[in-house]
Amino acid sequence: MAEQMVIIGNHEVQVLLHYKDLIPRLEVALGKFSKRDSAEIIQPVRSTVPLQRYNGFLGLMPAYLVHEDILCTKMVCFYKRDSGSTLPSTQSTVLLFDPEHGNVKAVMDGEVITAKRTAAVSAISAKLLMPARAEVFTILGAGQQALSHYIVFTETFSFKEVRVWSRRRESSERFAQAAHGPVRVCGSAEEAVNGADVIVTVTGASEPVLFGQWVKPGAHVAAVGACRPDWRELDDVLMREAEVYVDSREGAGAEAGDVILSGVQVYAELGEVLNGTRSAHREKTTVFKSLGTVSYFRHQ
Ligand SMILES: NC(=O)C1=CN([C@@H]2O[C@H](COP(=O)(O)OP(=O)(O)OC[C@H]3O[C@@H](n4cnc5c(N)ncnc54)[C@H](O)[C@@H]3O)[C@@H](O)[C@H]2O)C=CC1
Ligand SMILES: O=C([O-])C1=[NH+]CCC1
Repeated sequence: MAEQMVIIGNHEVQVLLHYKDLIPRLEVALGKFSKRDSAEIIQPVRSTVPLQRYNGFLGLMPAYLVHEDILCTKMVCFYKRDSGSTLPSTQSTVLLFDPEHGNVKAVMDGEVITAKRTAAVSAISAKLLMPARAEVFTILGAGQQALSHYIVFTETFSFKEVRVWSRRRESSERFAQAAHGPVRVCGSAEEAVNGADVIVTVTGASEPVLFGQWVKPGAHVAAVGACRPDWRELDDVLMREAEVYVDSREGAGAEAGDVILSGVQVYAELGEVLNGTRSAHREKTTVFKSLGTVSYFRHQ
């Protein structure tokens, strides 16, 4: 008989999901994904349904981890919101199936999963690619991803200075108050990134907010927003100067405006670096273009 379906709400996910478990499990999942071995993991490129009337998209992200026998899908709606909008820009739900019977075993709120998973993968990119003595950490954008990135980056690394910039100063100030540590609120993106060693872009922008001429040579950029083929967060100068890493080559070719429109070649997937089939070059300026693959694991 099929098990009873459980519903796992936001608070419960928050209590259960910890970066200390998430980071190593995501490293394993990214490595498996990059092997492209369908005996291990089946994870097609996200399909998207445009919601033109609402300036948004529904993304469907299924995955089957064969050995672990985990069958899941995330469904995520994401929107381009006007400045001042109070509506959420991302909402998601994760379904866990019984792979043998096909019934849904669990419905999980995806808000915290998305916030923590995305930030944890960016932290993995920084572990692999940021300069050896990284002192200044900058966040462009001051929403939900900004906060999860702040938490995992300051827990994982020791920076001397953390800076934030957002298009509305009051959002940056709210962010700085919510952060558990000193944050310098900057008046412009250029001021925020000047001399920064690690930069995270977590904005809802569809035009570049980060320009290569501002970026210190050797810095690492984790670019998390701009997940549509015609959206940008980074300009061509930065994309062409940097060595470019992605979570999924196929995903980047289909969805990453920063990669597609700049015409650059992707150097490696993070999973290829983790598997040792590509070297990481932390001495170079590096960009990790994140789109969000699903990476599932069984909670112990
Ligand atoms: N790569 C991935 O796996 C994921 C990517 N995302 C993307 O990350 C981005 C941030 O997500 P959230 O923090 O949840 O959104 P949010 O709405 O909570 O925060 C977005 C921030 O970007 C700023 N912003 C919006 N438009 C801007 C513009 N044109 N120029 C400069 N700043 C602008 C907002 O003022 C706000 O500070 C979104 O683009 C979202 O689609 C979200 C989840 C996963
Ligand atoms: O993986 C994810 O949840 C998303 N990627 C782009 C917007 C939301």
